[in-house]
Amino acid sequence: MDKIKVSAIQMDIQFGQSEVNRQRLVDTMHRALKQQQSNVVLAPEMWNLGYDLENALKNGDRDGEMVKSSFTAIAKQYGSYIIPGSVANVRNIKVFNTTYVIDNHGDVRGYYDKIHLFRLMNEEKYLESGNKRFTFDLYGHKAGIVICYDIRFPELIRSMALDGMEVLFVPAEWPHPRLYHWRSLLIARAIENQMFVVATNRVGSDPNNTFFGHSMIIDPWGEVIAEGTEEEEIITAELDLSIVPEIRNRIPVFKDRKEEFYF
Ligand SMILES: NC(=O)CCC(=O)C(=O)O
Repeated sequence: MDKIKVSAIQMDIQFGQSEVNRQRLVDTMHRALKQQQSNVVLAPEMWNLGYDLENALKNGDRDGEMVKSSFTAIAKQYGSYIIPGSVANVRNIKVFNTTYVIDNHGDVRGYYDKIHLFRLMNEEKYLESGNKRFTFDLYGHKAGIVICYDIRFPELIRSMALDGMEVLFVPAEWPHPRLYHWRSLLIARAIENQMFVVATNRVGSDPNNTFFGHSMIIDPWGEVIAEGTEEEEIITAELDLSIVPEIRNRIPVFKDRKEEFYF
């Protein structure tokens, strides 16, 4: 399937209130899927607790049980993929920042643990970093996930593009004053890898930061085809995946790489 309609949910998150946030995301997910009839819906980073990391071991999801029990039936009901953002997720007494992928039959396709932990928001004090990249099949196309700060590491995303990735999904909690970084990095990742980028960022504030939204859907030329404001909203666009090989042929960046000079 070459034409894939994607939606990104840009929502506020209540600090440490997992059940309140879960209920709001479930309601918003139904609304997004009913109104937009999207083939894929993406939610933001760490939506269960926000950055209440001190309590993440006590209050985090348990090996994705809450995420799976909340969203697999919804994915099946609407026949759509759900990438239900990321959550603070406890596995073997360690807390990870984990995103799951649920396919259009309601089956869990796998998960990604955030690799690069963001010191400015104390992630390295409370979280374990992931140790593997994650890509998955999306209606016959290769898609992948990285989380927030990971977009500052072009090597990670390039290696996924070299594996054939055509669409990158990015759940985030990215605060002021770094809107210029957010927009520039996402657009650069799309242009340099000649792929679609779908990124969602939360809005609202927590005790330490104010988050600006500006969720973005970007095409492989780097054109922003949908962008959020600083309010809660759902942004939607149709991705025409047939343009990815066309663009990669027109400017053959992948063929022209000179790997021997890079590391
Ligand atoms: N949650 C995050 O990873 C935030 C990353 C961020 O704000 C940045 O500037 O990088």
